Amino acid sequence: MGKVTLSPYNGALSGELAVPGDKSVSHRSVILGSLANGTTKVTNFLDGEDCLRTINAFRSMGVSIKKEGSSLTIEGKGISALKEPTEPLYFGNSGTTTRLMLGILAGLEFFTTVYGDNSLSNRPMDRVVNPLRLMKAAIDGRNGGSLLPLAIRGEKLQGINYTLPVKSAQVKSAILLAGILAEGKTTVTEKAQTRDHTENMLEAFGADIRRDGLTTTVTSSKPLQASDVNVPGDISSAAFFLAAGAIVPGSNIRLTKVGLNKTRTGIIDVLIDMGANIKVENQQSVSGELIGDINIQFSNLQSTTIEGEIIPRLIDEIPIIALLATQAEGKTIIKDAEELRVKETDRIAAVVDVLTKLGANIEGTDDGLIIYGKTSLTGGKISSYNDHRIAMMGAIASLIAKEEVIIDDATSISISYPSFFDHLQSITK
Ligand SMILES: O=C(O)C1=C[C@@H](OP(=O)(O)O)[C@@H](O)[C@H](O)C1
Ligand SMILES: C=C(OP(=O)(O)O)C(=O)O
Repeated sequence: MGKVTLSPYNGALSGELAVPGDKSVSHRSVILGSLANGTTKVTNFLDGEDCLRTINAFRSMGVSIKKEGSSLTIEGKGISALKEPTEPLYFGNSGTTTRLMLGILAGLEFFTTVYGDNSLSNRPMDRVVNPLRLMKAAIDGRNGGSLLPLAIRGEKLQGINYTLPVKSAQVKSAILLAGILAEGKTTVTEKAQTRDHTENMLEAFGADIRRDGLTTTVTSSKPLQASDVNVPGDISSAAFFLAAGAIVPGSNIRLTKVGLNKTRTGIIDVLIDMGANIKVENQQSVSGELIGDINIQFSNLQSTTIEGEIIPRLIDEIPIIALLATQAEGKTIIKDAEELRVKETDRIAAVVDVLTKLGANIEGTDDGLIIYGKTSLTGGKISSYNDHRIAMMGAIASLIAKEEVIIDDATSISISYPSFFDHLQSITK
């Protein structure tokens, strides 16, 4: 896709969109389908680059995964049928693939090496490697095993009892997945609730899993059984159009079949708190996950403070929330979001740079952002930092900018939302 030039837009946004499948659920459907016995059919799978990395990893270990558009048929033959890959596994830009796969590879009794792109090679892996080593995993790599590339000599793992030092669903999931390959019980306790798709799907696939508040325990006693997965629409993708609807005058947009798992709906709570005209309708449960339709209209927004336990429920939405805050009256404060510093890029620095270039009044702090609204946006040349969520935030900002917005490279959008520009076009006049 490369460089994108977006002209100023003067109309309202209207229409209905079904955003693509949830990235987190899509990854997990491939992982559990590949570890299970039997045929798993997945529908509304996210055809984004990150999820394709997870498919390729299991294909390299001998699993038959047929993909037709957004439908998958996974022929699982159980954990013992997985074969040693003959080549290093490439995880591209995908933190979720890397961290969840490390949990599994550590417990499969063969040798693997894994690597990623420049961004992924700078993201911390010790947060997963350390607990896995406590489970007796043999992992080595750059910087003592805290950075990719990593080499994994799979071993029979031992269960552990572990309290997560970081608020991370990827770390939690890596340990739980290792736990279903380990001897004895594995218990993970988190300090704040992070997304629980792994737990939901392990239940659906018949694993021995018990949940008690923020503590989850698994054992290897029950082999996984195939279970079909209908992937909900990704609320993290919907967030860009929720924001667009709220800030572009006259807009009225409906987003259908969006995942509403309460560990992910922080963006809805924030929009309500900022005074947005937002309605959630037609809620129903699909494959163990709540979904529904969301209607959003242009709104007069007020500033807010976002901190504490809500942060993991909206961590990926903070760049687009920062844009929303530029259009809200007053000072918006975002705290406790230090995890943003270790995403695809340092998202605190990237958001400050991009929105400042577009004329916003915004400061970065160690663990968040302070945004002074309401400011009108000018336009200008911005960098996407090769980060899909920064690129999409820039594109949505162009809808309210007075001049052209030029994004240096929007290729990364295909990580999580390949049809983003088509969808954007479909709701403009
Ligand atoms: O488990 C997952 O699918 C994810 C967890 C989050 O990362 P952390 O676990 O690093 O917070 C999130 O930012 C990422 O986009 C997807
Ligand atoms: C942080 C993200 O993904 P990952 O960690 O899987 O690279 C994201 O999609 O915003």
